[in-house]
Amino acid sequence: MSSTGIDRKGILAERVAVVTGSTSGIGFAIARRLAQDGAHVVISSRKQQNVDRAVAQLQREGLSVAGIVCHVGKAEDRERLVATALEHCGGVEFLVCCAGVNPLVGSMLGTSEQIWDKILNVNCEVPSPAAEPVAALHGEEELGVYNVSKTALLALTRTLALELAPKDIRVNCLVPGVIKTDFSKVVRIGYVGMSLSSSTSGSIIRCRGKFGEPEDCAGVVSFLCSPDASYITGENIAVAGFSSRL
Ligand SMILES: NC(=O)c1ccc[n+]([C@@H]2O[C@H](COP(=O)([O-])OP(=O)(O)OC[C@H]3O[C@@H](n4cnc5c(N)ncnc54)[C@H](O)[C@@H]3O)[C@@H](O)[C@H]2O)c1
Repeated sequence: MSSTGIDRKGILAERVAVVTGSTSGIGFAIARRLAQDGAHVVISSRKQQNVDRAVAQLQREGLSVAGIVCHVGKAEDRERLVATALEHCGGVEFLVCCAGVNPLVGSMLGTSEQIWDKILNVNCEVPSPAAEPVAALHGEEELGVYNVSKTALLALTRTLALELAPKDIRVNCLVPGVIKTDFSKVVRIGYVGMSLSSSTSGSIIRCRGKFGEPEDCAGVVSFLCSPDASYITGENIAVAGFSSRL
C-alpha cells in the first residue's frame, strides 16, 4: 500500500498504454512493466518481425499486449497506431514515446540538413502530442545534433504540460543516463573499467559504479502513469545513477 493509500498491485489495471519504439531496449522494458502492472499495452516499432517477436514474448508471459508496425516519422503509421489502440483497447490513456534515432556520431559542424531533419523529426516533432518522452540534460561531444534534439524535449515537456493542463493531461519526461541497450553501445564503447575514463576520441564521459538497465527506467514510467503521480506534470526526471544524462 502506498502513502496515499493506493494499492500498487495491478495499479494500472484496465488502463491502456501505447509505447513507441518498444520492441527492444528501454521501450520494451516499459511496455512489459506497464503490462505487468495491469495495463493493456500496444507495442510498436518499424519492422513487422520485431513487433511479432516482442508481442509473442510478452504474451507468453501472460501479459495483455497487441502490436502494430509504426514508423513514428510517418503520419499514416501514427494514425494506424492510434486506431489499433482504439479498436483493441477502446482508447489511449498513456502515450510513451521511446522511438529515437542517432544516425551521427561526430562533430555537429558541417552536419548535413538531411541528418538534422531526420534527428529532429523523429526525436522532437513526433513526441510533441505525447506524454513521457525520453530526453537529455547534459550532452556529450560527438553527439551534438542528438543532444540538441533531446534537450529540446525538456522545453517541449514544460510547454505541453502547461497547454494540456486544462484537459487534465499530464506530460513528463524521463531523462536516462547510460542504459545498457544497443542504442548506447556507441557511448559505452568509450568507457574503461566503469569509472571516470576517457573515450577513444579523448572526450570525457562520466560514469561511476554501473550502467543502468532498461528496467531501471520502466518502474519510473509506471509510477508516472499511476494515480500516485496525479499531481506531477511538466517534470524532467533523471534516471541516471552517476552517469551522464543522454
Ligand atoms: N540507452 C541509453 O543509454 C539512452 C539514454 C538516454 C536516452 N535514450 C533514449 O531512449 C530511447 C530508446 O532507446 P534504447 O536505448 O532503448 O534503444 P534501442 O535501440 O534498444 O530501442 C530503440 C527502439 O526505437 C525503435 N525506433 C527507432 N526509430 C524508430 C522510428 N522512426 N519509428 C519507430 N520506432 C523506431 C527501434 O526499432 C527500437 O525498438 C531513445 O529515444 C533514446 O534516444 C537512451
